[in-house]
Amino acid sequence: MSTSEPSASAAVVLSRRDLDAALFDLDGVVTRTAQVHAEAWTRLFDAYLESHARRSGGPFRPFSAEDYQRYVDGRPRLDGIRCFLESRGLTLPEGSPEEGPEAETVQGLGKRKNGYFLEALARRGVEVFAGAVGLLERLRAAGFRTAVVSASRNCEAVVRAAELEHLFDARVDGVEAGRLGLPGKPAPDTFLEAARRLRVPPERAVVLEDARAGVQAGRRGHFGFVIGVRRAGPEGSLVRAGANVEVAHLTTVKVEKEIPA
Ligand SMILES: O=P(O)(O)OC[C@H]1O[C@@H](O)[C@H](O)[C@@H](O)[C@@H]1O
Repeated sequence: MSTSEPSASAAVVLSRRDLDAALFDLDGVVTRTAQVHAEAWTRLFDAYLESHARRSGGPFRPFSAEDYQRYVDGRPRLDGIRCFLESRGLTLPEGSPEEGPEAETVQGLGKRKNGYFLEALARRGVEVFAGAVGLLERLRAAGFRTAVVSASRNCEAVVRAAELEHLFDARVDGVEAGRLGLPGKPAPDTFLEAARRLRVPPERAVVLEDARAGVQAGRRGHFGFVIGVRRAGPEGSLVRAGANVEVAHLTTVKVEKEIPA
């Protein structure tokens, strides 16, 4: 890479001299599904907060874009619920995984949100960011190994629907993390597991993330470089979260093949 100082505007060059692998977040980096998640979360929390306000006699303060970016984006589903409720001074019983979407528990709310997400996904389909697909192709042509690292339990289905399986050598998603007992982002463990599967040390891998929690995970894992892909939110927010650089489009990221000795 050509920049080591945190920056919001410098040109980014990923070179095989410095790096062997690229670890891509999915929702909001490769596919346009961060918005689908955000809408499902808004539908869930607004209904919940409104009924809570009615019951308690308190004011109704809707779930905002900032709430999504700060407390929910990038985190595993149930962590997002706990984290956002805590930010409003609210708690719910955990419940059990067998409960249905009607249960007023963390597990119940998680099921409800997933229903809303799948409903919206079926209606809208999975759109990809052409710039991300182009970058993945250029990286692989230059000899980089690539992985998709997502908190989502729907990652495999989204990657398959978008016909992107051939672009990744490894996948570490919400289902895998659950199976292996790995903590989700902002902990670095899912990215570290992906680097391990690619047989690449973290300092030889670049992380590409649109979520603050994901950028923090990249930073905490001591990866070689962290690119913040800012699709939403205030300028500089991903650099402030720990990204080395922030870009608006992945088309601007250049790839350099190693010069043979
Ligand atoms: O509910 P899922 O599909 O397991 O996804 C969990 C999280 O996955 C992340 O990739 C998204 O940024 C979050 O918005 C989402 O909540």
